[in-house]
Amino acid sequence: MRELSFEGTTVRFGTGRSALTAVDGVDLVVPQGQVVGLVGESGSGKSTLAKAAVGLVPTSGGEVRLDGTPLRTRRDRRKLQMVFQDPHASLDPRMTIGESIAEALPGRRRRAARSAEVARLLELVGLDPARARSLPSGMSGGQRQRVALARALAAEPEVVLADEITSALDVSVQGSVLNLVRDLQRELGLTILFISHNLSVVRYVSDVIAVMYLGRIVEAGPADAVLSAPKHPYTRTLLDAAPAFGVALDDPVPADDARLDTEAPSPHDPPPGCRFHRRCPIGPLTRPERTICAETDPQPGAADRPHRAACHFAAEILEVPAR
Ligand SMILES: Nc1ncnc2c1ncn2[C@@H]1O[C@H](COP(=O)(O)OP(=O)(O)OP(=O)(O)O)[C@@H](O)[C@H]1O
Repeated sequence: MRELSFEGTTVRFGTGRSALTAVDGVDLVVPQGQVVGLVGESGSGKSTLAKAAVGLVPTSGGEVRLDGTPLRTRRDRRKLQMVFQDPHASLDPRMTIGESIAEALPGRRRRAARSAEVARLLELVGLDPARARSLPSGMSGGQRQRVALARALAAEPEVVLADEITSALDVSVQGSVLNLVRDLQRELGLTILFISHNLSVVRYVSDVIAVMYLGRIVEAGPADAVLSAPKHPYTRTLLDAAPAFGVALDDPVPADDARLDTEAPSPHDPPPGCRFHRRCPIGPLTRPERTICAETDPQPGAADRPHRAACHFAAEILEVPAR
């Protein structure tokens, strides 16, 4: 079993007036062999959560576990690999593609065995093994992102954390990279945390969708349930802004769908009560009698509940059918 779980995971940055809680007590399970899509606006804490799992930022509270065992050391985390948005930054421009991938292979092996493994990995991500001799500068953004995936897979991970891996790509190639993620997950049985601010992207690949807002998971559940019967008004707002369902994977992915009219509040000074109440379409903005939203922090329910949402009026959202 390879299950990644966050349990009250908290990450704070800075001190004094510049202090902020980027990830605030997150409970989330990424089950073995599934893709959990993590969606939310820029600044909601998605990247920080993934970085906390791989040890790139220290946690200030809670645990990150693999199969129930807390991840504390580099050795504990060797089965986790993160892939980032910008393949330029993750590939050394002076190294050939083959060298970059070979560098990530675990253990020592003979030159011929290394080359064979690099060729296998390039094929696995849909690239011609002859590209091993290319430099990153000779490749397109989509090809470079495939190389970044091959490099991550070279380390023989069981959990992959993919952070906005299609966001820097041309809209026309995003679909093929998403297809590749899905194929790799099925073929290798990977457990994947797939991060994107774009709900249209997340829904192509995810078994489970978790929605993050100002450092918290506000809704999580099976992708179908979250998309067809969202329980949180924030998810509902994201869905209403997203293009309709039924878009084929080969169609271009719309650039940006997760936009609200007003700016997200600052994590330096989160609102009291429900963090979404000042933007919420069913909160005190439209129904002043709903003072509870500004006073009491709604609890999302236990992480093992199949579909949970942190909203005092979650039941009401269901009354309006989603598209
Ligand atoms: N190293 C850091 N030091 C201080 N603040 C940070 C640091 N990294 C992130 N933050 C802050 O933490 C909050 C969450 O950032 P994070 O990058 O995790 O969000 P995100 O949802 O991934 O958004 P984006 O897609 O824009 O990266 C933001 O307010 C950000 O400014």
